[in-house]
Amino acid sequence: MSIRLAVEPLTPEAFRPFGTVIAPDPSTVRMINGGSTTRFHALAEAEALGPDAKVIISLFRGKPRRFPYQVDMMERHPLGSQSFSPLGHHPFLVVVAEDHGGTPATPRVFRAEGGQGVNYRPNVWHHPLMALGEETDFLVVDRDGPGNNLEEYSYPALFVIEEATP
Ligand SMILES: NC(=O)N[C@@H](O)C(=O)O
Ligand code: NI
Repeated sequence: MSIRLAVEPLTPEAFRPFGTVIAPDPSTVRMINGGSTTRFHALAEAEALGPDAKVIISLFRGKPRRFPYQVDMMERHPLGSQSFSPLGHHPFLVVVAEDHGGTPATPRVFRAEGGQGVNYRPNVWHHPLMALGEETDFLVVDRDGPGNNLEEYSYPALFVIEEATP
């Protein structure tokens, strides 16, 4: 028997326990380059912890997930943050969970609209990238360096996302 997960809209307030929503926030605007460019300054902070750690920038090409989708595992990166920003206005799903004594609680599912990205703080439980509808490229800023930066957990119960419209 699977437990059905609701899909919530992604808002900065709802996502605050997990990290930051990366989106054009008017309160961060700095006009630069003689007024030809609008800078949305310091929307999130990339963190790379530990000796010889560095922040890197990658592209992820995510294949769309099919639904109903079973969320049977989560992961986290204890040594660094991880951000996902879709190139082009594509929606995607963000699945995160609070930590309960070293394991993830029931997942929460957020739908990121086109123009929204997310930055997971270090050690935040999340499901690997979930593109919606079509293959989507994402700009990913996270950590590289020595040490184990990946912890995974398999849920004993099965959670299901019934559907998510692209
Ligand atoms: N493995 C990898 O780099 N990606 C995952 O961490 C992810 O969150 O998609
Ligand atoms: Ni990850």
